[in-house]
Amino acid sequence: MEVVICSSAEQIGAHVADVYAEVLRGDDPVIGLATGSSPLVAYGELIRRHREDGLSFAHATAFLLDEYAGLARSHPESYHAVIRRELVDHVDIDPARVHSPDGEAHDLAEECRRYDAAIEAVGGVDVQLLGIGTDGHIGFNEPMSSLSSRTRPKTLTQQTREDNARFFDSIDDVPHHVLTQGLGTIRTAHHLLLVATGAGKADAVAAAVEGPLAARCPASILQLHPHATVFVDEAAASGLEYADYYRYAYAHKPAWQTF
Ligand SMILES: N[C@@H]1[C@@H](O)[C@H](O)[C@@H](COP(=O)(O)O)O[C@@H]1O
Repeated sequence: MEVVICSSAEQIGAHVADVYAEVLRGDDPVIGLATGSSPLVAYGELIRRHREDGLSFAHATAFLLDEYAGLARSHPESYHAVIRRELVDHVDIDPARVHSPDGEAHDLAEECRRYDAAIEAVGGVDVQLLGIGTDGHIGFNEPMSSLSSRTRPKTLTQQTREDNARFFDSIDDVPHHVLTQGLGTIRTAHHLLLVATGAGKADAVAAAVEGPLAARCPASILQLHPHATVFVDEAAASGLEYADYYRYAYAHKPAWQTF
């Protein structure tokens, strides 16, 4: 795992956009998209590069991490709608190739199996962007999720519902249930990029990066992955015991070595 401590959210966004741009220039790129506030600066930078530098998403296929169960795709806070508003509507990706689990499917368990199979069918995700919840969740894999889990329905913790209530009129409107790529599914992506900013994420980042590999902190599965990069700002890095080492390693990174 490489940990990169950045001076600003903009710097994190530029690093993430560099990695995505490299993947997008390859053949049949498959990009993993995340929702929440953390990826927004990176999406803004990708949109800017599309408009100003001609970065093209025309051949890309995309998979979202998760979706609320029971929320219509037309609901403004469904992740299907959010990712269109934040990225898809502003670049040249084919919206039909931007996939998300259907939270209104009649048989949610079957929908999850279908979703996992669709990811497998394209040979897996090339690069997956991840935010992190204050309890260490990635996607909607709450603490104690199986480290080998596949896409499946999950129940949100009260803390996650409270954290996400800001997107809804009231906490009562935040669904209790979701569909999420499992930790085992996420681990099949070829490159994982986790982004976190702000002191509110410091404990979760410390647990994910330096704590034990444990279901208690789902993001700790990054420790199992052969290619994981963590981009954090100073505040989110404030709980990291080895912060000086990460800075030293980044400062001495050979010019030929990309993320
Ligand atoms: N399902 C999403 C996660 O994918 C996201 O990482 C998390 C943190 O969101 P934020 O970046 O807004 O703090 O929120 C939600 O629960």
